[in-house]
This record gives sequence, C-alpha cells and structure tokens, in this order.
Amino acid sequence: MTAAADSRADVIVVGAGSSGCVVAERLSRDPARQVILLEAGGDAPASASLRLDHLPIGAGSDRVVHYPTRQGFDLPRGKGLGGSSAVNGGYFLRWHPNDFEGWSPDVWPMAAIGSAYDHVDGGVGGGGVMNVSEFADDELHPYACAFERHWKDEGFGVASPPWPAVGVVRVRSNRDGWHRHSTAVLLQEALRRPNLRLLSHSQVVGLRHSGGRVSGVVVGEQVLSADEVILCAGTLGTAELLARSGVVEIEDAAVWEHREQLVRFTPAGGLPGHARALLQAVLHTRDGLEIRCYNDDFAEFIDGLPHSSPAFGVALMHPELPGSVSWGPVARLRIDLGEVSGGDSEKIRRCAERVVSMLGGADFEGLVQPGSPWVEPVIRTSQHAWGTMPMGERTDWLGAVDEVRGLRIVDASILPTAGSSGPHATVMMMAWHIANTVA
Ligand SMILES: Cc1cc2nc3c(=O)[nH]c(=O)nc-3n(C[C@H](O)[C@H](O)[C@H](O)COP(=O)(O)OP(=O)(O)OC[C@H]3O[C@@H](n4cnc5c(N)ncnc54)[C@H](O)[C@@H]3O)c2cc1C
Repeated sequence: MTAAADSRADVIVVGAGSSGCVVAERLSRDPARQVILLEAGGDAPASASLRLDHLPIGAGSDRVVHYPTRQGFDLPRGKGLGGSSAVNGGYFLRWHPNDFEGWSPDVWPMAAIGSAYDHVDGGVGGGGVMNVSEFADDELHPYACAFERHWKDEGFGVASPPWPAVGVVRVRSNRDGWHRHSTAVLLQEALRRPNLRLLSHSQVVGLRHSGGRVSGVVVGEQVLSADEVILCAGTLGTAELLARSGVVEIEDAAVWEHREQLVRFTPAGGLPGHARALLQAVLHTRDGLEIRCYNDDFAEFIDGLPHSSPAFGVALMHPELPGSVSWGPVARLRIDLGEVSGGDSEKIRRCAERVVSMLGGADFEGLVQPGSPWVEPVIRTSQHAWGTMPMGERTDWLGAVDEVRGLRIVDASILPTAGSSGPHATVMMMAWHIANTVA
C-alpha cells in the first residue's frame, strides 16, 4: 500500500473506548469500507489488570488521563484500548425505560433501544457482545446482603433483569468471573479484517476542516483523511478536540455528572472478608437517587488513595443543574462541575440521613460499629461526565454535528438526558444503534 493510501480511509474513528470499539467493529463489517481506529493510549490491558477489585486510576497509572476540575477533584478517564471500560467500576446497568422520554421516538423507538441493549448485554440470559451477568446470592458481600434485606423490609420491590426499576437492583457487571470485561474484546476478531486498522499510541491533536467540512485528523506530524470522522474520544476527550480545533463553539458547554455524597462508617470488629467487587447492589429511589452499597474503603480498590473507611453513596441521578466546560487560555480544558441546586441538596441530605439510620439498624448489627456512621459534607462525583454535545441540540439524532459535514460524535458527549443508572451500558447501546443505522 502506498503512503498516500495508508493515510486515507472512508471512516476514521477517534478513540477505542466503550463507544469507539463498538463503532469500529460494526462499520468494518462491510469489507468495502476502509476504517482507521485511532487510540491515544496503548494496547488492551492484560487480564490481571482487569480485576474487578482493582481500578487502575490512581496517580501514576498509564491507563488514565486526569482532568482537573475547579472543585479540586480530578476526573480520571480511561486511556488505551478499551478506554474507560477497562478501568471503571464494572457496574453495567441499563437505564430505566422512561429515561428515554426526551429522545426522538422516530430514531430511538423503545423497540430499537431494547434490541440494541440486547445486542450489547444479551438480555436476561446474557450472551451479548459483552459478557454481562448479575452477582449471584453466594457472591454477595455481607454489606450487600444486609443492604438488600433492609430495603426489601422497607417495602421496596426487587427489579427483574435486564431492566432496572425503582427498588432494589442487583448490579449486573461486565465481567468474566472476577475480571472486568473491557470493550477491547469486541476487536479481537474484527482486527483480522484487512479493512480495519488500529493505530494505538496515536493521539489526535486536531481536526482538518475548511468550508464547513471536516476532511481528516492530525496525529503528530501526519494528516489522515477520510470522508467521515467519528469522534469517540469520550466526553472530555471529544470536548478537548473540538475546542482545540475550533470546529464548533464549545465555550461554556454544559457537562453533567452524577454528584454523590458518602455516608462513612467504622466496621464492627474488622472488615467482613475481602471484597472482590466494588459495587454489587443499589437502590433506585422514587425521587431519582441511587443509593450505592460500596463493599469497602475506596483505598482497597484504587492505588495511592489514603485509607479512610467504607462508605455508602447517595448519588443524584437526575441533577437539576449542569457544570460547564470551556477552553482555557493555556490550551487546557477547564471543567467546572457547577453547583448542586438547593432542592437537590435537600434531597441528598434527607436520603443520607436514611442511610445513617439504616446502618444503625438491626440489618447491619455486627457489621457496623454503633454510632459510627456520619455524612461526609463534600459532594463528590461518579466519574460519569456526559452531555456536552447532546443529540437533538448540538447534533442530529444520530450524532452528526450540526452545520459541519463529515463529522459525527458517538460517545457519552451526545447523551441528551440523564439516566437512572450509570452510563456505560447506555453508551454502548447508543453506539451500536447509531453504527448499525448508518452502516
Ligand atoms: C473511573 C471510572 C469509573 C466508572 N465506573 C462506571 C461504572 O461502574 N458503571 C458505569 O455505567 N459507568 C462507569 N463509568 C463511566 C463509563 O465508563 C463511561 O461513561 C464510558 O466508558 C464512556 O465511554 P466513551 O466511549 O464515551 O469514552 P471512553 O471509554 O473514555 O473512551 C475514550 C477513548 O478515547 C481515547 N481518546 C481520547 N482523546 C483522544 C485523542 N485525542 N486521540 C485519540 N484517542 C483519544 C481515550 O484514550 C479512550 O480510550 C466510569 C468511568 C470512570 C472513568
């Protein structure tokens, strides 16, 4: 192949994370379509570094990029084949059906959403492109057992997979046993196709564009051209690339997060055994909160964190206010997570009090030191950043960027509404439906 042919494709996909692997795999099924997949980081992680009890996001990890925020927290995002799917918490839940009410029913009818989720998670019995299974009773940590018992006694129903609902939700996880299943597995077979080329260690630093058309990308000194560029660089990676290239106005774009408050406690008489997964059970409340039963101190899962205590989380799944991203004067993305509204703060506060009382009750006797639970005042994040370029507002309902030809976005940036669960399963569902529609 000549150098010129080498630097040209029909489609360039930027980012080989949760969405990029889905898109590149689907589009390269047509042998006549030349696809280049560009990834800033390295190859797929070895299976040992995919352990569910280890999130490789601490300082010094080469599998993440840390984005500072105005609030002083860093937001880590996955880097390398698999992207954030190779470093995340491994919780893989669909959204609730009514979370899609704001989506265009023409492009996103519920039947299509259901079948795209089935493609990804395999539905009730599994067998989708990701190995997804819920934790079995005998795999549950004692905290998760007590947590589920408590909320059932309080009258909450138990959601039946594969759709979560208000009530107790047993976590489904993208996993093989106790190892996280990253989206990199989608490429194992696909990379044998001569029309799909993966270039790792290839950070895209700019988009080539003129006259309202994007015609390629810049990687180091090299320009790669294509009829269409599909950005799958993640909410923050894509915002950075758009801002750096000046293709669209990104000044003060909204960014959404699931803000979370922790209720900490001291375990009674030492920890009840090693936790093999961070999160196995959650409660979805009627007013849009997710109570998360974390199985241990985060420092047990993330290298370099100072030791503290185990915690339960109260996360705001449908926040009233967004944060913002803008392009800083020193060529850096500025991220402001924004304020939590008065109404939302009150909602979290009341729920955190319920968690304190749960931890002081009979279900947690022998697990929690009496009198120890306390609400940490700081409101953190869930690392779920989404929605800077929402479909229906900044792009069409298949991610094509308004008024720019040759440019599509298919990652968490285009989620147009908040979901009652984390975004991972939905990002993959959305990527599949879009790629399958435009292929
Ligand atoms: C620590 C952590 C824990 C999380 N836990 C959960 C969870 O348990 N459950 C859940 O539902 N969600 C979770 N999430 C969120 C979920 O993982 C993400 O929403 C999802 O993976 C986003 O997919 P994406 O395709 O948008 O981006 P990513 O998967 O982040 O992929 C982006 C890819 O693009 C690459 N890239 C970026 N910029 C460039 C560039 N300029 N050139 C080339 N390549 C580039 C990156 O290296 C990366 O590989 C978590 C996220 C993190 C970071």
